[in-house]
Amino acid sequence: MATAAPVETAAMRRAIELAARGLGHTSPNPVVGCVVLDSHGRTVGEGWHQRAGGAHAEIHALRAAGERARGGTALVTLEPCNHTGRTGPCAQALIDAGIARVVYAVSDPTPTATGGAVTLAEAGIDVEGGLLADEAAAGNEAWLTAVLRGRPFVLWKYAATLDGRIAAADGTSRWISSPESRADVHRLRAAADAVIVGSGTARADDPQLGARISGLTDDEISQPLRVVVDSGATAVRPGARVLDGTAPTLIAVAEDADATHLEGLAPLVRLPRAAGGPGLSIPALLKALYERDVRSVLLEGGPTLAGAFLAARAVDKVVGYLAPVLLGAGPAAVGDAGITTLAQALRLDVTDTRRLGPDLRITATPLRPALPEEN
Ligand SMILES: NC(=O)C1=CN([C@@H]2O[C@H](COP(=O)(O)OP(=O)(O)OC[C@H]3O[C@@H](n4cnc5c(N)ncnc54)[C@H](OP(=O)(O)O)[C@@H]3O)[C@@H](O)[C@H]2O)C=CC1
Ligand SMILES: Nc1c(N[C@@H]2O[C@H](COP(=O)(O)O)[C@@H](O)[C@H]2O)[nH]c(=O)[nH]c1=O
Repeated sequence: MATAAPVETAAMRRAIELAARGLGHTSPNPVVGCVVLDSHGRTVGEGWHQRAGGAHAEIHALRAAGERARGGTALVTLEPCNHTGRTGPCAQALIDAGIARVVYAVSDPTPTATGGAVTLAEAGIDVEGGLLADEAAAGNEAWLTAVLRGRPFVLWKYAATLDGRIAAADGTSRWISSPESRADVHRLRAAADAVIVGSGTARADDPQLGARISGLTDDEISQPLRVVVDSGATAVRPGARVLDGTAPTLIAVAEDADATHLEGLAPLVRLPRAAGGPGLSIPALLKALYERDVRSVLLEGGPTLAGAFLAARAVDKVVGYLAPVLLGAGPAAVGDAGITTLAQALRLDVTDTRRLGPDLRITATPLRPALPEEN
């Protein structure tokens, strides 16, 4: 962006930081941050979209700025919205506040909200888009992917030994990764709208699946929806830790499953079985979650369910925690993903590597584009 002043670039970077505070709280909306500079380039207002249904980032920043916004510049991570949803249009609020210039990072791809830039320009405001667009888009990765694909963004996470195993031969798996890695996973849980495990994991581990972050109170942590994919309704029983009431829970069962023992214990969603394979239809599961406003999913395994998601091309990003541990026997990180020969291998692009305590965290994205959803 040739014309943005350094003070504007710095303010946009700050707006991206502010936007991230909304992660896990805003679905089905994006995360958005905004900084208002006065006519001398001084920061006079900051804001971020804190929760769905609440005020947008621009409104918070304009309120903080008050009269000092007049003649100033607003830096926004997403094109200001143009529509009246649960709140009024931000483009009009910026015009009413007397803002002279608006710089945004990423265009709004949703048909209902788009058009804010045009409205602002028609009101005589100097408008520019694209400043730090890649950084801002990365911060909104889940929401932008969900808009594009019409299903939630899926991040598959696993913790494996150096020889690629996620449990020992007897099924024990706690713990393979270090406390530092596990703390990192809890941050991923808090940023996700839903955490998913299969019935095998529910049976073997009786997981709790909530976000637990030391130093933060319960009010400060956004709890994900805990989802168990259990076609026969046999893995989750009264007393299971996912039913502890500390976070919402959803049990996905087959349309014909006998789930009478779960009635009154947890909400159920009935889904069609997978065509030609075990378990439930992955596209139907993702559609059901999308309809419940879930835009980002953390898939926590186990290997059988992860294989099914990969086969359905429904994994957008992979985070593997590799621990310096050897087991020699036990299940591999991923089960059958429908790949039978090397030419079909799912190759990934490593986007980040990081040491976490003794472990190595590898973040990667599949090179092959995800297929459109099918049933
Ligand atoms: N280290 C790590 O990161 C992790 C380790 N683990 C370990 O993994 C082991 C459990 O793995 P696993 O048995 O593979 O369990 P999964 O959690 O992958 O559950 C598999 C089951 O999910 C159900 N399912 C529902 N829909 C589908 C579908 N479309 N495709 C396939 N399965 C589906 C099936 O059961 P049904 O037909 O009954 O619905 C299937 O048997 C445990 O030892 C656990 O400790 C687990 C998670 C993470
Ligand atoms: N074993 C293993 C993991 N296992 C995952 O964590 C779940 C347990 O979650 P909770 O009961 O909430 O603590 C378990 O069911 C499985 O999905 N995760 C990791 O980061 N590292 C590990 O070594």
